[in-house]
Amino acid sequence: MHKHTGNLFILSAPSGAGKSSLYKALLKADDKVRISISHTTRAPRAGEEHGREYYFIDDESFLDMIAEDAFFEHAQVFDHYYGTSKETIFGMLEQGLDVILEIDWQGARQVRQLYPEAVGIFILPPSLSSLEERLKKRATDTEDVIQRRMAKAVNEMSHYHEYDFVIVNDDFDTALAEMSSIFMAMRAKTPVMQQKYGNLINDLLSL
Ligand SMILES: Nc1ncnc2c1ncn2[C@@H]1O[C@H](COP(=O)(O)OP(=O)(O)OP(=O)(O)O)[C@@H](O)[C@H]1O
Ligand SMILES: Nc1nc2c(ncn2[C@@H]2O[C@H](COP(=O)(O)O)[C@@H](O)[C@H]2O)c(=O)[nH]1
Repeated sequence: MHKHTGNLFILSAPSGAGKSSLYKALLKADDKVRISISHTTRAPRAGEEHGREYYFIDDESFLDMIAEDAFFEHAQVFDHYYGTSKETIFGMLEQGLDVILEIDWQGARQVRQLYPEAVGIFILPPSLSSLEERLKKRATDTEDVIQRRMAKAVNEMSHYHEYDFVIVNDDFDTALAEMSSIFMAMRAKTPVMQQKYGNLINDLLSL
């Protein structure tokens, strides 16, 4: 058991299911939650900023970081490298913040090995056609990229059962409420409360 009061959450979904929209809404509503900013070798989309959505780096720098053992987990997704640096997450967990890793199923497996207390949440779309429609409406990727992401969607979704919780993102507000309630519930787990309220519990039991 790691001596952290923050919880580590893994959020996975096929591209376009809505995981970024959900975590962004949760971050606005809950000041105890932070997102881990990954490193990637893919090009920024319109509106994305270095250090906000991702740290955008080239292949050589990514390979240097692997050689330096700088990653907590990393994987190749859609022909690009993506990874979570160790530095990014542990400071926040130690401050008692909940940290979200928005990563694919390969990264999720690595995190579970290294950090078994991590809580996995898988987001499913209501249908394959709405997934494709969302990718098209988002208008951030070419038709070719969208088709490659759709082709990988079923493989990503086939790992849903490796996660602790599943949310179907049909109505956005309902999905957000479900996600928020999972965060709340994990904060009230007995080992977490024992760490956080150890003194109070000792006082209450001291008569
Ligand atoms: N419940 C919903 N109903 C309709 N549209 C939605 C819903 N949730 C998200 N969207 C829209 O679907 C599109 C894809 O969402 P988003 O970018 O959050 O997906 P993602 O899973 O993070 O994808 P990626 O892995 O490619 O970054 C966005 O345009 C978003 O506004
Ligand atoms: N294993 C990891 N997967 C990651 C990480 N950051 C993002 N991702 C996953 O990549 C795809 C595509 O993301 P996109 O931003 O290009 O649409 C998606 O499934 C993400 O979850 C990471 O650090 N490690």
